[in-house]
Amino acid sequence: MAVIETSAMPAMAVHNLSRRFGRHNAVHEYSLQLHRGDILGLLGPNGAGKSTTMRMLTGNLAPSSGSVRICGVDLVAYPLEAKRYIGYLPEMPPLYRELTVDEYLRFAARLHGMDSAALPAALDEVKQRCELNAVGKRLIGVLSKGFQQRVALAQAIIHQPEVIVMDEPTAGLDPNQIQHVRALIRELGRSHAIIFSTHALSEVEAVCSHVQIMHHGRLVLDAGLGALKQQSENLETLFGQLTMGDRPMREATR
Ligand SMILES: Nc1ncnc2c1ncn2[C@@H]1O[C@H](COP(=O)(O)OP(=O)(O)OP(=O)(O)O)[C@@H](O)[C@H]1O
Repeated sequence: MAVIETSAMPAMAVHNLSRRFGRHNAVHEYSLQLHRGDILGLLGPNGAGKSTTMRMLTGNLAPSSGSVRICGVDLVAYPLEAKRYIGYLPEMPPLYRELTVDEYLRFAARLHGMDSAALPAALDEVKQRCELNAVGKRLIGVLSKGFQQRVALAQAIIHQPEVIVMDEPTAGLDPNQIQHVRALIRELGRSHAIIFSTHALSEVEAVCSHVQIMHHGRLVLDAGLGALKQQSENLETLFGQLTMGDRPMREATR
């Protein structure tokens, strides 16, 4: 299917995405427009629906209703084509502990449909970016949690996707590793569209251009960080106000 890209076309366009589990509305009418250069932080209390949303955005969970278009391609109708534009770091990355880092990243590149001729250069670049050069020949199973997270991130970006989706990319890392992953997200954000979930409000303030807060499966805030700053809004205060009890969505300030 041919897709004509224009600079105005969002890298990811999501319309009224919903997912029910039985009678439970895990995500209700979630919408989003993400452009290259946007870094969106998705916040919400435990069980708010963040992981469910990310799994739908990446084609890993079928929505009950609504649509996701990646670079203009409908994710439900053309999953293989749409997924080529996506890099996904799930909450529990599927790392193969018995493979070396190089073997695993080659495998991931092939899964993403990468041409084998392009693979050596892509492998070098991603190892450089994720600071994995020293561990290419080591088994993933013997690496520290921080290195394993870098490998998981590397598999998500090796094919240079337009859109990068990360579920709690800094969870469980030490402060130095957190700084490294945040710097990497900032750098990737210059040339990609990024959405990631986190529980760290300071992370959103440090890294993101936009923020969404989800509560009971619904968006209660969708705003630009710049607009919030201009209005002297404090993210921690807002989060507390918007995620206690049932509140209507706040006026968008994007
Ligand atoms: N496969 C499933 N079957 C039934 N319910 C599910 C399933 N997956 C998620 N849920 C429910 O959907 C809701 C949203 O869960 P989700 O994992 O998306 O939240 P979250 O915001 O990512 O939480 P956390 O911050 O704790 O990771 C929860 O009530 C959860 O129990």
